[in-house]
Amino acid sequence: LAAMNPDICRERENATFNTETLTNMLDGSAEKTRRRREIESLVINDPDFQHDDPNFMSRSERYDAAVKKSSQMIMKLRDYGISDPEEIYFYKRCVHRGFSEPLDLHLGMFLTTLLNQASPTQLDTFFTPAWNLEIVGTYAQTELGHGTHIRKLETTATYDPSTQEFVLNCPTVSSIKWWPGGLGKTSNHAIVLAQLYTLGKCHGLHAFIVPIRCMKTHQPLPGVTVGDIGPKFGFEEVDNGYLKLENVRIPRENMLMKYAQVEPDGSYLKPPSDKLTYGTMVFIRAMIVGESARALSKSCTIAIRYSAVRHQSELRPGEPEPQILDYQAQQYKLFPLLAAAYAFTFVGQYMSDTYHRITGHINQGDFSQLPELHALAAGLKAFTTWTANAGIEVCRMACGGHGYLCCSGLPDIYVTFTPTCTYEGENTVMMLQTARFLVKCYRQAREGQQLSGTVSYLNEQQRLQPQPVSSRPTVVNINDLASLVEAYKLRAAKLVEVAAKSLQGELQRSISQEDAWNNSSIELVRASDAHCHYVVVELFAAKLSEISDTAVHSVLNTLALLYALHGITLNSGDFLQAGLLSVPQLSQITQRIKALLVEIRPNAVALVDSFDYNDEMLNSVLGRYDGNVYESMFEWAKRSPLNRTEVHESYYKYMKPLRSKL
Ligand SMILES: CCCCCCCCCCCCCCCCCCC/C=C/C(=O)SCCNC(=O)CCNC(=O)[C@H](O)C(C)(C)COP(=O)(O)OP(=O)(O)OC[C@H]1O[C@@H](n2cnc3c(N)ncnc32)[C@H](O)[C@@H]1OP(=O)(O)O
Ligand SMILES: Cc1cc2nc3c(=O)[nH]c(=O)nc-3n(C[C@H](O)[C@H](O)[C@H](O)COP(=O)(O)OP(=O)(O)OC[C@H]3O[C@@H](n4cnc5c(N)ncnc54)[C@H](O)[C@@H]3O)c2cc1C
Repeated sequence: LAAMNPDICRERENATFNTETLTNMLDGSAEKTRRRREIESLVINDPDFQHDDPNFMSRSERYDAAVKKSSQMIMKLRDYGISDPEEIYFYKRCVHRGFSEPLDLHLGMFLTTLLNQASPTQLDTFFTPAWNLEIVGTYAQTELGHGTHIRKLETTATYDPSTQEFVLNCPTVSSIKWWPGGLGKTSNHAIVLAQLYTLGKCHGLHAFIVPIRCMKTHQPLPGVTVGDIGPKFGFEEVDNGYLKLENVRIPRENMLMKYAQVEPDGSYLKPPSDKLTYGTMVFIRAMIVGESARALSKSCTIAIRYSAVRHQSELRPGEPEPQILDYQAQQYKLFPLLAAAYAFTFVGQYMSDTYHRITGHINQGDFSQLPELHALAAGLKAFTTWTANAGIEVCRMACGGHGYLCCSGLPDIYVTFTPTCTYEGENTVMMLQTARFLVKCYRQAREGQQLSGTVSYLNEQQRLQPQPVSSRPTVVNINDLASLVEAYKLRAAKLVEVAAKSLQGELQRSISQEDAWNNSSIELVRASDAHCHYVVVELFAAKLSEISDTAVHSVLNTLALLYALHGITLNSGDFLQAGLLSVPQLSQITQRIKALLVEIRPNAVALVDSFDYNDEMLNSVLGRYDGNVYESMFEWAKRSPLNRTEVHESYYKYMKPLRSKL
């Protein structure tokens, strides 16, 4: 065993808190940490899951290896009796080393849609075969022509009462289903979102279970044209696919009928809310918030550990080259991202709890909190993925040239994560959905309704209203987290008001509602962004009150302050304009941030260690726990396919003949 790099050893010795305590807190309890590690070690020690480096494989090989692993994974989950969704997720992430995989849509969207939208009889018919992987499904909603505006999807499902079947058609090129993961080669069924026609009337989008491949031969069924959409920016293990349906008949029982129903004679029974069809998207959006935390915390782990062992340049003439983590500029790049990774971890936990709490109510027939759940999931998905996406790239560049190597792990994290800004609702569109909710709440509050939940601060707008900015006292105490939360809250209230007033102003110029909305989009997106930022800061602060260990509390308090103050500097115009901050305070904040960087510095490595990514999961030579970066980078390079022979065949084919001609 190679010795641990001395720099990284020293970092760990200097930490002021116990990393295990913090890891337990992040997992939820010591028992949860123990169980997660147990599950991870089942995978890591399993010879079937030894990891071949995907960087040295073709796309087809990568898909093949992923399907092999997924199939083995399903058998082993059953053998080990792992059936809790969270535990399946740990196991799955470890098997695929964080890459997306061909069964993601089956596990994440097909099964979830069945659970949430199938009637009890349909669950009996479809769930067990799907759980046992006889039925392998995907979620086919997006078409070539439309991903965002799903009311305009063109695929049709027309009920034929004479046979009690639906007839599915993709009547135009733009109606071909495009993108669904696992559709290209893996799935034999798809949940297809289509416009329902019955008795000559269109009732909008509904979900249908459509067999697409023969259960015996896996050949496409009659009327089904299906395949892979080709190479992408990443997602190489995933066979995102296309699907064209031509007069494909399915039994009436294949329309998901927990809420909306079509009777045998073709009569239609409305659902209690037509947005229930969109429920699976809300689930995945809520999940993506936690994914933002994971992608960012992995990237920070790599960049911070590497920065602790990398020495470069001179701080003081004649002295040894410092660790690059000692440069203030490097700390300023990485520590706010580290703080964001912690913030998003807590927000991810909150989003998951909130999703389960409100879906519990929905299952009891109470739909009252659905709008807030949708607005929160949409906004926080967009807010956290945008920050994490940009942050991964900052981490990569903070590793200098070596960050550009695939073995740093950062390019894979980026290409796997970046589509979260687009899928499950393009981020700007999601922010506009949140804004729609905020503006509605703002108007309700102005009419005197009492709001609850994350928007309750809008109740206070009357109090804020009449004061001119110049006469308002500056409210921020930059050393007090509660005061910073208040400032974020007031900024959000102000920006929601600005957006609502912009809409009002546009309407007074006698523009239509829709044009007024479009002409206010910039203000609307900013209002949502401010609302989400407030929610994140508020949740981070609230988490601190749950921490009893004083050393952990202290270090997280420092991170929370950094997160809040750094966010103010990035959006200082808003805080100044709203009169929440004075210009002198802005330079005090810069000084305070510098002091916080110094406070965090001795704990930086311990803070990333606490995320507890083992080396197999991190898959990065730069982020190795032992810090032995250069040795393993050299070993990795030697394995490059170009190095299989000393002289590459191209030399004999092209260079040598060329030389003889010159
Ligand atoms: C035990 C079982 C499980 C076991 C196994 C577990 C193991 C765990 C392993 C899990 C592995 C997981 C891996 C997961 C990986 C996932 C990969 C994902 C890959 C990507 C997939 C996709 O992208 S799928 C396609 C996603 N598409 C979209 O998101 C489309 C975006 N567009 C829309 O959502 C909408 O069209 C819209 C939001 C743009 C709406 O537009 P618009 O307002 O014009 O139209 P509407 O008339 O429809 O809306 C009016 C009204 O409704 C409100 N509303 C809109 N959406 C919703 C909603 N979703 N919920 C509630 N309400 C909604 C809207 O705000 C309006 O309200 P008003 O009151 O009128 O204001
Ligand atoms: C890797 C990956 C996997 C996917 N997997 C699946 C899957 O399994 N199943 C599935 O059904 N789909 C899947 N999708 C499709 C995905 O859900 C859509 O791409 C996504 O919803 C965005 O829709 P779009 O592509 O139509 O973008 P567009 O809506 O065309 O967006 C293009 C631009 O237009 C802007 N825009 C659009 N509408 C508005 C508006 N109303 N106001 C302001 N700006 C607007 C957007 O902000 C964006 O800048 C996947 C996509 C990717 C990249």
